[in-house]
Amino acid sequence: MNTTELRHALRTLPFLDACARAPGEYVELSGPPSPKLLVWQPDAVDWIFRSDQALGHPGSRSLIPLLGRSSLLWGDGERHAAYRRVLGPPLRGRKLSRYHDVIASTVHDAIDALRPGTVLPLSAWTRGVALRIIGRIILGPGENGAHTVDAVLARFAAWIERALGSRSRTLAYRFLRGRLPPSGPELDRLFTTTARAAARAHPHTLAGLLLDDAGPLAGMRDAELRDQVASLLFAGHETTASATAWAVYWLDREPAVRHDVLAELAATSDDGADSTRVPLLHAVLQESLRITPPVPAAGNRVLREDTELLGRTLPAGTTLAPSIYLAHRRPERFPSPARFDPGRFLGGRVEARHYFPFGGGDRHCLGSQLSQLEARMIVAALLRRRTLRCADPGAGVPQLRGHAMAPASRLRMVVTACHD
Ligand code: HEM
Repeated sequence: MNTTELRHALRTLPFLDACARAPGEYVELSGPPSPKLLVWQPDAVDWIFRSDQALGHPGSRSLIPLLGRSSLLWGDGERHAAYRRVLGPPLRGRKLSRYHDVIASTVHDAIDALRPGTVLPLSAWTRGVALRIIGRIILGPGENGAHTVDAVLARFAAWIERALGSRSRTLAYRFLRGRLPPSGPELDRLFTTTARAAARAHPHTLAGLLLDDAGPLAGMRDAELRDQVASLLFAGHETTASATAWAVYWLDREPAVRHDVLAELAATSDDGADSTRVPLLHAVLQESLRITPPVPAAGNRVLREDTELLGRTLPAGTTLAPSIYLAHRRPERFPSPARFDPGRFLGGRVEARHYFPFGGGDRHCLGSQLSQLEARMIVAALLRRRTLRCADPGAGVPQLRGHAMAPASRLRMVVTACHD
């Protein structure tokens, strides 16, 4: 690892901020024999997403040992396409209404527990809520075979906390021990037995769809199933939790915006599920995803042949990582990029080459609509039912957990009033 890669790994956000004005809007993290470029130049980003089918997707060196070699997050070819055919349709459009009740009940149970005076570690609280929601969507409700879903989720959360809970611990595992702590055979067995029990009892869960005997993934073996359960639980909660925590944080920082969102909520009975009925709340979420993207870089892409891009010839084997964080801070597209301004998103869609919190191309996040639905519903319920104030606004600095960027764990909110 050279010094640029080391700075990128150890001090990711200061490194990215220092790169913001790099000529050409890309930065070379490493040169031959394994060239790697971080890219945010809009035409190049657009080319990468449009060319996805011809590119390789090697995945992340730190996450592969955790989530497994056969994870759909870095699978390629026909098997990857089959995963998208199975999981894509239930996670978008009208089909999402199937998850409305599970989201609403989980959110309201979590808010019931918040009494005036409660001090809330914001990131940990949103992680708990998002994990319970995605856990039920994947593994079904409550009792399931020999173990409750909540028990599996608690074991999963403890493992992820051990591996990714602190950046320095993650790097120490990677560089001193050679890899992150594995989930272990007992938790792996819990993933697969709970998923198979869910598939039998609740065929509409994501486990049920993966294991459908009539579907394109029929006959999946335990090792592959384990990787998908771990991957979906992971991808489906850290990021949504971070997006939600950032939206709550920004609303606390911007009282005028919070006032307008509260007025919007007072004028509708919608619980945040329908984005067209809460356009300002939706724009707040879009702007949070811009200024504090939960995933600062989309997945790595590898060129399979020499390619003219960024005004030079990039050799086959070059890795390209689209930088979400830097694309979202280009002043040419987002004037005064450090200013939180949901108005940027009230005028219509922003082109994907400029704004891609969920990545793009063939790998565009499968949970993008679900996560936005969840975040809107959590924030709407919180604003309606509780008044919260940040205990220490200075603690709202971003912190990396693995690949996700969330408010620092020391950011706490205090519940000052209850409106039930
Ligand atoms: C705000 C919340 C979320 C954010 C910001 C986010 C972001 C991303 C990003 C940046 C990628 C990589 C795309 C690329 O490389 O081009 C991705 C992929 C993925 N996400 Fe999400 N995600 C979120 C929520 C979710 C949820 C709730 C799920 C659960 C269903 C999920 C499942 C996935 C999967 C399965 C992939 C891999 C897609 C593929 O490679 O074909 N994500 N996400």
